[in-house]
Amino acid sequence: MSTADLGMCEMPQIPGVPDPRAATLAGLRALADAGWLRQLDWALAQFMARLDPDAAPELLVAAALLAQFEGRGHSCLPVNLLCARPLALPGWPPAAQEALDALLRGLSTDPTQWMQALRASHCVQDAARAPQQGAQPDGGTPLVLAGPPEAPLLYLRRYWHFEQAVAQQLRARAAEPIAVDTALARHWLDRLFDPAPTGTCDWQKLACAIALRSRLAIVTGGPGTGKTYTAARLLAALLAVDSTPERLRVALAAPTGKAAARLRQSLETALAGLQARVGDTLDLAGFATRIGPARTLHALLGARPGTRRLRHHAAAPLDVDVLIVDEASMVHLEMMASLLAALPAHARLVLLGDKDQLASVEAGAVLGDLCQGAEQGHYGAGTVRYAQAAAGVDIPLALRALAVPVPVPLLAANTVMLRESHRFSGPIGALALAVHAGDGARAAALLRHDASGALHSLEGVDPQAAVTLALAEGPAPSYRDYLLRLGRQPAADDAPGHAAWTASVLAAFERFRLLCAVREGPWGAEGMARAIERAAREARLLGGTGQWYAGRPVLVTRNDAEAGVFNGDVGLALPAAGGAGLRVFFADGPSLRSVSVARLAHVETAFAMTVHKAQGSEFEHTALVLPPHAGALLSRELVYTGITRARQVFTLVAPRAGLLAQAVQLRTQRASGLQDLLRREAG
Ligand SMILES: Nc1ncnc2c1ncn2[C@@H]1O[C@H](COP(=O)(O)OP(=O)(O)OP(=O)(O)O)[C@@H](O)[C@H]1O
Repeated sequence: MSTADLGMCEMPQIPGVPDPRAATLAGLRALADAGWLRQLDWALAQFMARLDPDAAPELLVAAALLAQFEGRGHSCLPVNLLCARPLALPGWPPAAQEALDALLRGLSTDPTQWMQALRASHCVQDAARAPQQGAQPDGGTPLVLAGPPEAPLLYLRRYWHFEQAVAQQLRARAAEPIAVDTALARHWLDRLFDPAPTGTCDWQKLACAIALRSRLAIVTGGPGTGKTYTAARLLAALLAVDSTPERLRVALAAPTGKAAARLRQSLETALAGLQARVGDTLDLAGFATRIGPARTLHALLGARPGTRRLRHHAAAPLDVDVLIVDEASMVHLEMMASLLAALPAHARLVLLGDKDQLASVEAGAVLGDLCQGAEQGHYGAGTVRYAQAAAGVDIPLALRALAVPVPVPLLAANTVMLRESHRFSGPIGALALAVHAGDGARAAALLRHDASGALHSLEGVDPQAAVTLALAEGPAPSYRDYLLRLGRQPAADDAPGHAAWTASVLAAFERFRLLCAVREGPWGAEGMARAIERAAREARLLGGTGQWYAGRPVLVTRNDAEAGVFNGDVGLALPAAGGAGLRVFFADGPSLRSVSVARLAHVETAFAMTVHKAQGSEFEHTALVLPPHAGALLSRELVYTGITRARQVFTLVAPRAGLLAQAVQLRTQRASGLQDLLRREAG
């Protein structure tokens, strides 16, 4: 949402608005001027006051806080929370809370009055009473009241629409399983998987069996639990059971270019490795070449510059039978709605991701919502029988749905959680597990007493310690490795040498990353990036001047389909072959692409980046920088995501001891109505 969406470019005073509405608007504006509310939040309240001259002050406050909530990634604002604890809503520092408190003092403390204030306005649609009104995201009232009667939710219309559309599409996809020849499925799954030890459940095989009979399959699991390994076997099994395998159209996508390229490469390697298992009956190598290039979701859907319109939608669907989406935790609500709308009804959608990672920056926590109850399984009797017949898998009793009618996740029969990490078992795995379990004391002890060299902590330090670490010499990789390679550029006429050099500089850069919890301040990504850049110049590891110089690492911050770059892409500015000026080079797996620096308007220097932006990437050595105060941002999910970006070495940098343990106690809960929409009675 932007002020343009509200049809407002500026926020003039409103003449003739009576008290106490004027006082409420003035109070909201003061909060915005102080930087606690966004200008956009206050603008929504002002917009509501214009649209509805009778709007109660409670509605104006609710509108501003709803916009603020949306900016923090929530899809809606729980009205009960608004009534019961309005002061705790935004998670602001004490001074801001006091200002909000002063504003709220004149308003009702009675929840029913808040509800009445919302319902009374013609700007708010009560979806429970008028469910059909306004099917379009931008048509009808700006706000919608929805959710169960006991826990109503206030939405901006767009997000209500996206949630409804996502739930409806997922229900339709989950409604009817695809008919499977269980004997044939069993034959191929037994060939593709080794027999599991007696008494254990092969979750990967179960995931394949479930995906074989579903238009929607969700495979969640922590790092290295074999999501890609499973997807490769699923593709082989789909090819094997398909009646016209030569026509099977598979597409691969991920939210970022890097994650998409990684998926493509891993699947290709895995399919090649499976050839010996399946013999001559299946041409997996040929199949792998027929799979299209992995693309970002934006590129797949045909995003166009400067517009929200996509080339593919319900009336112009994707030409695909199977779509595999990796890093699905990063897919936000609007993107999921667009993706589901563009997918033909017959196509299979396979979502791979880690439900415990940070959700997308934008509103929604779709994978988390879809995976509600994934740990408990909730598999019904039909799924238990099918798993046995098609995969020879015995679903443990503890993960079967109870016979009594209780609400169970609608997507239980479409979801499998992989539970064993095949790559991530050492000290970093143990640390991630402790954080995931909320055991801050154990996490701190692991960091402090690690003797393997995999875990390090610099606590009680100032920001300079992180800068020093980022350029350090030593066994653990730092930026020094790639900076030293910069000076070893081959002769201008040596094209093959130039390509090899570029690849080696990029590979060296990818070995280390400094990640920050926040963007701003001396502990934030922007300040850290500037400090590292300065220090690298002082140490003569970097030459050049100005904005663009050889070795500048950049993070793309806006999609530009024409230039072929997407939000989240990370590359390095390097001299092009033949002395043709600076270009930014991006590595997509083994292949390189480059864009002239003049084409890249929306980039940031990426010597440091936020944990959010690093999702979907892993580095040999990852350093996680925590700031002294980050409020609700410093959460268990953030720390877990940061740690799991490290493959071999993880370093924590924090201004004081105990910050990690403190962060681990705080869980990110995103308000959303999707879980409720995706529940049914088990019988
Ligand atoms: N059942 C298995 N037996 C042997 N090796 C396995 C098995 N499952 C996965 N692996 C191996 O473990 C490693 C991690 O698997 P994979 O990359 O598929 O995990 P992932 O869940 O996709 O990881 P990421 O978190 O990076 O997305 C790979 O080398 C893979 O070959």
